[in-house]
Amino acid sequence: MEYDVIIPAAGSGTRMGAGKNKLLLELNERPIILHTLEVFAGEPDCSKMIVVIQPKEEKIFREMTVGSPYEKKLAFVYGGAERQHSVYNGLKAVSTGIVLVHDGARPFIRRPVIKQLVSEAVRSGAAIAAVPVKDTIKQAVDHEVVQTIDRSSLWQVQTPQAFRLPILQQAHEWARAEGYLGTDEASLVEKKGDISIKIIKSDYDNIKITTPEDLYFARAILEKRAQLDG
Ligand SMILES: Nc1ccn([C@@H]2O[C@H](COP(=O)(O)OP(=O)(O)OP(=O)(O)O)[C@@H](O)[C@H]2O)c(=O)n1
Ligand SMILES: C[C@](O)(CO)[C@H](O)COP(=O)(O)O
Repeated sequence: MEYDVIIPAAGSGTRMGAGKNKLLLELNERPIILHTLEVFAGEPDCSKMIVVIQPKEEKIFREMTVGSPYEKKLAFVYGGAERQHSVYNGLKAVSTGIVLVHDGARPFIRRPVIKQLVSEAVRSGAAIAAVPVKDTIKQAVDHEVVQTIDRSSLWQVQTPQAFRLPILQQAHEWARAEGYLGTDEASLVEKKGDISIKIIKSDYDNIKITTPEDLYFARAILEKRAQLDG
């Protein structure tokens, strides 16, 4: 089943502390964002990669991708103040019945997980990548423990998140009308309350590169995968 993928890439990388968009930082001598694009570029069912960027970075993003084998698969749209606004803007460029949203900051997503998400979204309407929580999770207020959350039903949610297009469009329009801000697409769909969202078990190394130590993890993941790919 054909799908478009929205790739939010318009953040500022504040937590990375690099003084620039972290997706422009290099991993094995190539900007992080190119690693992410190359995953979907190789997916025959992915018809368009809608890369959401900051207007001031349009030149650098176009220069990075011009002449690439997947240049014709790319569309650039401008982002907004929050990740949710960026995704909303990306939605306007979607022209397929299934849409995926995948953080540009997650370059290690594997194709079998993408395929399972798309199949589930076709079947039931909504599916998200996640991994079971490994640590004990506690709620605290002012650094004082309030309670321990039973982790047997807890998942650490990632992207891609896959939806039938009308489901995501309606959820974003609802959130816009309500002024609701969520940290992922599924939280908006959940609020609408009328759709069951399935979890597809993903990989622990589908990390979101967010803080400086994630760059060490990222290099180790690349090294391990190079070994596995022989
Ligand atoms: N207004 C925004 C904010 C984030 N993103 C994108 O959403 C993804 C996940 O966001 P996050 O990891 O938080 O990236 P940043 O917002 O850049 O990081 P920070 O919160 O540390 O500034 C990233 O690929 C980021 O580029 C976006 O497109 N538009
Ligand atoms: C969408 C997400 O990657 C799921 O874990 C996460 O919520 C993004 O959070 P961020 O603070 O915008 O990076």
